[in-house]
Amino acid sequence: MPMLADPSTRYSPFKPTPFPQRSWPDKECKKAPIWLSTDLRDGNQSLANPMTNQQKLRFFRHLVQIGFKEIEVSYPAASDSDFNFCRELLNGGEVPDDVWIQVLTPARADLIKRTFEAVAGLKHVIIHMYNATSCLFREVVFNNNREETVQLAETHTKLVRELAQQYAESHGTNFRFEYSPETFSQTETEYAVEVCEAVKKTWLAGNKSVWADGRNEERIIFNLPATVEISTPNIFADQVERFCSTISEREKCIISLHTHNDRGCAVAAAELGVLAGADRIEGTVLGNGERTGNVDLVTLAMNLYSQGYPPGLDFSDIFSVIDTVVECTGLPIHPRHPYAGELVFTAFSGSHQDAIKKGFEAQTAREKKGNNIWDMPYLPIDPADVGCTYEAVIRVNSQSGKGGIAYIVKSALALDLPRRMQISFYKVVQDRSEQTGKEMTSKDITTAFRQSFHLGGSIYDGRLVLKSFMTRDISTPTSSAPQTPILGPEQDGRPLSRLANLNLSSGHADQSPDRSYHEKDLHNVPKRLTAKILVDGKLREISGEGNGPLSSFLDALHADLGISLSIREYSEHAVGAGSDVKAATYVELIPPEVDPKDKTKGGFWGVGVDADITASGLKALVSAANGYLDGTKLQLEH
Ligand SMILES: CC(=O)SCCNC(=O)CCNC(=O)[C@H](O)C(C)(C)COP(=O)(O)OP(=O)(O)OC[C@H]1O[C@@H](n2cnc3c(N)ncnc32)[C@H](O)[C@@H]1OP(=O)(O)O
Ligand SMILES: CC(C)C(=O)C(=O)O
Ligand SMILES: [Mg+2]
Repeated sequence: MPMLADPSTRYSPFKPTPFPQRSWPDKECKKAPIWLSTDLRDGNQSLANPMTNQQKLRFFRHLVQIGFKEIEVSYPAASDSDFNFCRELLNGGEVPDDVWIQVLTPARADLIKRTFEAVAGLKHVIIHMYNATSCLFREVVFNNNREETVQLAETHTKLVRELAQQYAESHGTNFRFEYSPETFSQTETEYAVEVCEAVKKTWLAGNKSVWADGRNEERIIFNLPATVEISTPNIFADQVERFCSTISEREKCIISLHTHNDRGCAVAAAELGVLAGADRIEGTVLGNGERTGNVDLVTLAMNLYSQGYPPGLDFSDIFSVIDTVVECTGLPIHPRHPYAGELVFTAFSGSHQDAIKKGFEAQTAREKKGNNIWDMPYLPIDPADVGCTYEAVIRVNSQSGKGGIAYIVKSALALDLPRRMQISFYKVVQDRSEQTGKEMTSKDITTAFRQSFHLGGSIYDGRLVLKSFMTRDISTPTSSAPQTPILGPEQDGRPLSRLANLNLSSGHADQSPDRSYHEKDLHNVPKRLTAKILVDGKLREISGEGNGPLSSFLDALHADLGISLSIREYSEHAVGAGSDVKAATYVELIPPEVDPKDKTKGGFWGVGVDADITASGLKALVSAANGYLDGTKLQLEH
């Protein structure tokens, strides 16, 4: 069996310089940094098939829309298309006045000159020059010692300054300068400071303004890259704080971070780096970039947002962002990608679903009282804040529980099932999902619900179908019976206050127009009920008596069809509001042999929905009676 080589013979640990004076662990970040998107440069240079300029333009426009004010658009000396992209931005008038275009160049004279040609005429430009400063690069790549490396940076900063002065005057551009000691996190920090001091001194020594209007933006951007992430984020934060506290004229520097994700900690490194004193972050939207990518600016921005601080970038329509990124880079987004992945707001597992369902109920109650603070189990942000719907929040498979299933029934059908009915229906769903081994979609669940409870149209009909009914008070046989306040059925007796405006007199159970009966239901007045029902497809009239319509109907089922059932549990609620309000009624029926007190056994649940409360209750009885008949071969008396 192959074994990993002894790592101590292959790798040596990064040796951090002790920095006991660090203060960043006690800091908090309450404000967005300056953001720079390098999607079109660092992101683009990492693609097997770099973006076309058309794709880059689409991406650029979206970056502007999101709110980026600094966008690195290319490495103009790399290719004609990189060069031309800058020209296209200019000629197309694509750059808003408040947006700075950043371009990257190495510290090489010919390439710096080409870079200036590319941006000539743009209004606001950041020239970004880099050279690697770490020992490995000094020795292996450049064959330069420390002094020569400083000199390389100094000489080319001087050239950038001169060209910036010239182009500001000749082409009306305002320039700023960014210098990156590439491989900063692998560079001895005091040496990185030494190089940057030399660069700053050279830049600030320029004798003419680099702004077209003669003003001078004094501040220089020092961008500190974790070109390759080689240590833990706390070590990076120490390096950043050391840099920030050692560099002279700190007020003349904007400290920028540029973290890569080789160890998977780019976000953490950038966040701790900000605590350590950085002002600005370079990264990409959704984290494309060399190797494991650049730091993801969606995650950073939404992390801030979820702490209650404005991020300064608008990701409220995350789907359009995803579309742009995927279509321009050709790379997919991982379904678990923070804030953006298809599954990041989804719970499959039962206990998560239960907690989320309860959380939503509590959240709704809080919001009704004017408190909108999001406080939800398992969901760090409201999915709606990034433009997601709640549909994806709960999805059902064999790991799911009753709470999640009830949530879907409530979302899809507006039915708030009583707890024990949830348990009963959960078993149905669990069986089906275990049989298929697959996720049950919302449609699968609502179909299963309708089938189980014979609800919602003739395709779901059971052996009994209620067609119409009439009730009559036994003591007051005329239709001019006195009207009394409407209360729930006699088994429960709770008032249906939200349904008080329902027309409770319609004795009609389906959409067919048989509206011949208009009598008022009276609480605690003995009733006689006559109903027309289909029994195994044959129309029958049944009748019975009781203390109200439900008990009368059960009496009729017993007397005329030999179905003997009684109510063990009953509840109802309103569905909808205003003139569209309906009643949803839930009943659990039990046959005589079942102990009504042993609620773990023997019940048949039913549900009915109707604008008429009596019809809703009767439909629920029929639904439950059908459930009972589904499990029996009972011959119904004809
Ligand atoms: C960490 C980053 O992301 S840095 C940005 C990386 N991005 C890119 O490289 C994409 C664009 N680059 C390119 O298209 C090409 O490298 C070009 C067109 C710029 C240059 O191409 P070439 O002239 O063929 O040089 P090539 O890249 O092969 O070699 C690099 C040379 O530049 C030197 N060099 C590399 N980086 C720098 C730098 N930042 N400053 C100065 N010199 C540098 C190397 O030491 C090497 O010198 P040598 O030829 O004397 O050994
Ligand atoms: C050019 C620099 C900033 C870079 O991309 C890096 O070091 O990762
Ligand atoms: Mg990079």
